[in-house]
Amino acid sequence: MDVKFQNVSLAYDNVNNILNNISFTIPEGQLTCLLGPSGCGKSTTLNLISGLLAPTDGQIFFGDQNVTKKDALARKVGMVFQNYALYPHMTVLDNICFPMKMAKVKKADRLKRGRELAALVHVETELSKKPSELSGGQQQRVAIARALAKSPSILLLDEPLSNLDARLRVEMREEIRRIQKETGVTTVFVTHDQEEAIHIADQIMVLNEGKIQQFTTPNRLYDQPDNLFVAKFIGSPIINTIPFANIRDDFRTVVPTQVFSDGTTVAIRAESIVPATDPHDHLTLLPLTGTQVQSNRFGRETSLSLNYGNQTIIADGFREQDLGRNGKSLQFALRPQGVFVFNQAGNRIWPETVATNVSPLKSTEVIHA
Ligand SMILES: Nc1ncnc2c1ncn2[C@@H]1O[C@H](COP(=O)(O)OP(=O)(O)OP(=O)(O)O)[C@@H](O)[C@H]1O
Repeated sequence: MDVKFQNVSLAYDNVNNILNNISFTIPEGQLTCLLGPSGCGKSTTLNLISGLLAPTDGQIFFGDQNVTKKDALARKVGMVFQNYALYPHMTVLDNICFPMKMAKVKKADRLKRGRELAALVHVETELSKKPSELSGGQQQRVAIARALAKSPSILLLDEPLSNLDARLRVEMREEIRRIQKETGVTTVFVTHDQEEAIHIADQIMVLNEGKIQQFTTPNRLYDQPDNLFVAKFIGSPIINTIPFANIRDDFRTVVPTQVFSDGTTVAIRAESIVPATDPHDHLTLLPLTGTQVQSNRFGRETSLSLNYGNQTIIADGFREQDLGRNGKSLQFALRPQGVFVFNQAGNRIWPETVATNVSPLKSTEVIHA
């Protein structure tokens, strides 16, 4: 079932809007991430979807049904939080079956379904254990199975991996992806971790200060950020930024006149900075010159700090043999992708703006395999 927000606002104190007139559609059967820094309104948005919060203004639809006035129970959403919230005195199987017991599903039926769900999340060998006997990852698997036990219309996950260590986080995000694909349940996943979002999502809604910055596929966010906030929030290492005034002349023959006069910031991805003698020979811009500040090699990779336009920028598209000497000038060039110019308001003005999508994406735009 898709989820539609129409001009939704939310003020906790009925005065100051945390979310201000936002509209979007979360497509059916896919995994959508709400991504943004702390306090941007991710949990508020999720709680509006679940029905734990009611909007101050606007309407919310599940499919064709207006659910704005319906509570969490009536909306039949499944929720998973970071702290698992399993019942400590119940076994794994009883935890998973609990929502079905509340719904008065016959015992034989709920035990059968409970075992199926345990197998789906790979805890079928732990059925008689108590939560305290499980690892964090296993507890989160049980929490997901329990959320799925009520056959939810929508599955909502609020930072479900933040209590897990780094390795388990990666393993569990793949597992959530698999479970979502196998069940096909429309899923909304809240995270502040851009890498997590990029790996797990069909599409990502980037929020900042209660406003949608961009809502599209992970690749499109990376390749065509609408604004400087998105360009800096998505990608690691963080995109290089240089005041356009410092390097405007280098771009004179490359950008249209309007961009030449309106541009205030250039942002360049580290991998888009390559040696002037790039063997692939697919450069767009004139050769540029900077000063090599420092270079580091980590196994097969190099990281190069360059001074260009009175700014230190990072390049990771160099091979060791292409490096120069620290303190000496170095010729380099830019790849066509990963170079953007933003105006005073922070909006991308070059390459040309492509209209972004806040409505359901065409299936061809969904890049997840
Ligand atoms: N119950 C509340 N009463 C008043 N203000 C609140 C309440 N809950 C959240 N806020 C405020 O609303 C804003 C958005 O909070 P929200 O929890 O949605 O952000 P978030 O993006 O989920 O942040 P985090 O990643 O830190 O959980 C914040 O400024 C927060 O202080």
